[in-house]
Amino acid sequence: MAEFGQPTPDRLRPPDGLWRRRVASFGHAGRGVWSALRSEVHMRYHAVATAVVVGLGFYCSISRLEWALVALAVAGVWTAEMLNTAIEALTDLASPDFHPLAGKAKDIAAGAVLLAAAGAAAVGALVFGPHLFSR
Ligand SMILES: Nc1ncnc2c1ncn2[C@@H]1O[C@H](COP(=O)(O)OP(=O)(O)OP(=O)(O)O)[C@@H](O)[C@H]1O
Repeated sequence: MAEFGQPTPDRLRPPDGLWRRRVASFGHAGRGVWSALRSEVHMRYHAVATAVVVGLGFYCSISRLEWALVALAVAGVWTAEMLNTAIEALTDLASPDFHPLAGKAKDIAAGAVLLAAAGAAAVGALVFGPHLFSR
């Protein structure tokens, strides 16, 4: 990471050309997903849960609309977890010492993950329940 007051490292300088910049942006986003996967144990739980859900989807031969609901639910949880991770990192950077606002920011970000996970659990129960229990 670039230090405060240090010149921008070459690898962080935007490349010339629109397409190269777009490709570089995808690279940064991919690095973000990889970095979160490596540092956050919760992200690895989500990866395992996603693999189980996809396997269950094929096992139950769910419909296209059901796949769409499951994909939205899974993406919602991953998105909430990654935003939570980003907010935690920024909070630790901005407020390494105890501060009520830092605690509030982290609690609210964690609450977003909880709500996304609760929604995903509801989608999972509604989509897979009938397939699994009406056999
Ligand atoms: N700088 C701070 N000031 C005040 N309260 C904080 C601060 N840092 C953390 N907390 C409190 O401690 C809780 C846990 O924070 P922590 O950074 O350990 O996240 P976590 O819930 O353990 O997430 P993870 O497991 O992803 O690291 C926060 O939700 C917040 O209530």
